[in-house]
Amino acid sequence: MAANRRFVQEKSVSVPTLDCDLGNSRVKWRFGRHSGAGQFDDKDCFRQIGVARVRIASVLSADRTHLWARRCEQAWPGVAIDYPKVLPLANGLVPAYRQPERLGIDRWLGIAAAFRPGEACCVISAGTALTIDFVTRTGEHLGGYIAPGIELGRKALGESTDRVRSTAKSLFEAQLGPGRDTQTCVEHALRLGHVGLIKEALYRYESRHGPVGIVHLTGGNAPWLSGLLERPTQLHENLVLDGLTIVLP
Ligand SMILES: Nc1ncnc2c1ncn2[C@@H]1O[C@H](COP(=O)(O)OP(=O)(O)O)[C@@H](O)[C@H]1O
Ligand SMILES: CC(C)(COP(=O)(O)O)[C@@H](O)C(=O)NCCC(=O)O
Repeated sequence: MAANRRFVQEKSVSVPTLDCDLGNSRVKWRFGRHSGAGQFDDKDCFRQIGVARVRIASVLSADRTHLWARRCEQAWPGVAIDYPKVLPLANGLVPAYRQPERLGIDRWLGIAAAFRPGEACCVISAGTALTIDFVTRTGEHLGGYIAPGIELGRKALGESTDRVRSTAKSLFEAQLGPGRDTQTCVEHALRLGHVGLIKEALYRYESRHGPVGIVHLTGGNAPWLSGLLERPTQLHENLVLDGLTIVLP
């Protein structure tokens, strides 16, 4: 066991490792001081030099995930590729799902990165989907919520109605008050939907289980959300990539 731990530590220090987060809208990656985000077909990350190991967190189909792995093998022949799994962790963290393999790996890695034993936490990822997860102070994952993200809400309204259209253009100027044209009605509602859902989920959790320490936020829509929740939040550039280093040292 001790020898095994020593090996893991040596591996994490010495092997130049590329971390990849394959999300439904974007691929995010980090390699030492270099990092990036782009579409699935962006080539940027494959221009890195000296990659010996790749850790892949993917919520994409098996086919697209394997395609990504093949691109890695072509870019860095002989590279070791590791995939994280949803399994209980040594610090007491236990997944809520009866079938843990069905829990999104991005959610699990976010929780793994955010959880500190002794402090209940809420982990929110505001990306393609909005996910909200709760973990008790002892590490019991109580499960969470999956809702359509901003872009999905906008798209669904656009596709399923004849007259409601909105574009991403004004998202970052959008407020929470009642809109005065179609665009602001849609954009404000989408934002308010996120804020209201999160606040209600926190209220329900805290009425039953006591206070949550910090609310951890990540994902493309996290920056504007952090200012609207009226409670302490911690904004993380990418909790999924952070979680990879914990689950797959
Ligand atoms: N610069 C940006 N590029 C793409 N999406 C962005 C950007 N800024 C904010 N977003 C929003 O973030 C979402 C994608 O967030 P992200 O965390 O990358 O999602 P995922 O992990 O699901 O791929 C988009 O749906 C969009 O609403
Ligand atoms: C809920 C998600 C679609 C979120 O993906 P994302 O918005 O980060 O691209 C992803 O975590 C997923 O595919 N989960 C599997 C289902 C589940 O977690 O129950």
